[in-house]
Amino acid sequence: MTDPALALTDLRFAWPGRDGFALRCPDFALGQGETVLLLGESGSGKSTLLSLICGIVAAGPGQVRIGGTDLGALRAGARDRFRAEGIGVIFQQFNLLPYASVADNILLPLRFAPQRRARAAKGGCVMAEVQRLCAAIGLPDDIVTRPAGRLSVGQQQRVAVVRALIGQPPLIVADEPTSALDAATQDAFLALLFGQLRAAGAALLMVSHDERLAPRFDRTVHLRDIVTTPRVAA
Ligand SMILES: Nc1ncnc2c1ncn2[C@@H]1O[C@H](COP(=O)(O)OP(=O)(O)OP(=O)(O)O)[C@@H](O)[C@H]1O
Repeated sequence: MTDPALALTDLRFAWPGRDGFALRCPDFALGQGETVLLLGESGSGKSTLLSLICGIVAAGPGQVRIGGTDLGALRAGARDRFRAEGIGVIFQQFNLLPYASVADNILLPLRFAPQRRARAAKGGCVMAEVQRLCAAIGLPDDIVTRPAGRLSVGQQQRVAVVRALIGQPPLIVADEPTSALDAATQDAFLALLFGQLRAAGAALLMVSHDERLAPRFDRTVHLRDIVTTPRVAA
């Protein structure tokens, strides 16, 4: 049996402070290549859960397994490298470096992930893969040398997707990547994203408020069904 792309077991976390928000996720798994839409009200803890998966905040007790590897069993440095190899992240605000070129932004996660870099360079040089992914997601050829801060919001969104997909990490985590787009642009963007995901065989966990996106995904999950939010620190 193949290990899931992501498995959370009895994961607990509390933001600091006497009345800090706390959450507990007893059991959640995402299969290899599976696409899941994670819905939930504002403030319910969706971004917190993604930050725990991506290691942006350190989890408390419980397990986060990526492709069968328990992150808690790795030392801090090894854990960070493992995450960089295994997870492509699309942030809500894209988190592009505005003065760096599009190419430098896209190549950034590969600095900490030699296996991912080697996969990206497989067809020749890594820049060829940057160009291929940019073209596949509808970005013009000459965009790679431009500073990321001078792009339209839609273009920045696509660059953020290419940065997450490069080197084919088996898991893509996305925090409301379509929130700034109108319905038609959103649809075209998702079609491109899903096309690339299928080509790479990657799994996707995507947070949104918008349940109209559900038909595109293999499964829709409501945060309240996988997470409890105790009043006091978990
Ligand atoms: N850095 C932080 N420090 C302390 N509390 C935080 C921090 N970030 C989020 N929280 C709290 O955690 C709770 C959940 O926030 P989170 O951003 O995870 O929700 P969300 O479901 O992603 O919301 P939205 O849909 O509005 O983005 C909120 O009560 C919020 O105030």
